[in-house]
Amino acid sequence: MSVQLINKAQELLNNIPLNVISQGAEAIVFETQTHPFLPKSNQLSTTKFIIKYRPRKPYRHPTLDLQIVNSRTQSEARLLHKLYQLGIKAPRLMAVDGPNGIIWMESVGGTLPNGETSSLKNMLWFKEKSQEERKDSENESNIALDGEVRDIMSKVGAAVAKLHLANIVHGDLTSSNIILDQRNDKWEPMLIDFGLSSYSLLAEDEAVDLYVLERALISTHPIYFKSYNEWLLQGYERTFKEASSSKKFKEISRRLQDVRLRGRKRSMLG
Ligand SMILES: Nc1ncnc2c1ncn2[C@@H]1O[C@H](COP(=O)(O)OP(=O)(O)OP(=O)(O)O)[C@@H](O)[C@H]1O
Repeated sequence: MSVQLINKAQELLNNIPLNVISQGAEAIVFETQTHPFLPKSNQLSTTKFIIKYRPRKPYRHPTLDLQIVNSRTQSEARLLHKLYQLGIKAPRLMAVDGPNGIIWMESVGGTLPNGETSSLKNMLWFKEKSQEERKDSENESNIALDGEVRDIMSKVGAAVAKLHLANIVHGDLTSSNIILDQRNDKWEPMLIDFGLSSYSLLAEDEAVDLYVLERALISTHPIYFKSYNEWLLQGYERTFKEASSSKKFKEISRRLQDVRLRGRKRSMLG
């Protein structure tokens, strides 16, 4: 992790206390207890915020680099605001500084009983491990007995459907980019990381979103993937039906079959 990048972020953020929670290819994600504009006296000491910082890339032409950082940051921030207006569950935007690549947002999620952060991936691993410990020699389809996982996956499907009904494609749907937030003793999925998101009217793009998530589920949860995906697609279909958009759902399903077929052909050809 580059100390210079962290120092640069500290400098841009007036040296507020920051904790690094992730460093991806494009951004460093920090956690802070400092609100972007409210005084400390107006906040609870336990409240946390997330700062996503896209550093400048020294290997790109400076003018082009500034444009890229600014437009990706602004576009992600605009989407977060749009999702809030549409009532789609995602972190609330608090502040944005496009040219410096900074987005300040609500921190979502919590901690699982095993101490891990409550991403969908960690939750499923946690449930799988408890399931394995309980059943030992029994049939693996016992996972279906866990109504909570079914409920979570169906809600994930509903959340993705709401996004698609608004003609927004996520662009990087994985079980790490879905965070579970605990509300009234129930886990509610929140989508995060809209850095690759865009608007699209093409069923193909929505099908690719579902396919990417499907592949992510296969690789991280190979044993129970089938049930997970089935429950997810049930929630997805139900939400389209409730919105009287069955026709669009059918078109996306048809495209999803094509995308799967193309994916299989590609992997067969290596
Ligand atoms: N609003 C949030 N609330 C809680 N945790 C968050 C939030 N935003 C990001 N995170 C955490 O930071 C991690 C990285 O965030 P994000 O995926 O947005 O950045 P990224 O640089 O695009 O990451 P990657 O390159 O790994 O996809 C997430 O997986 C999550 O653990």
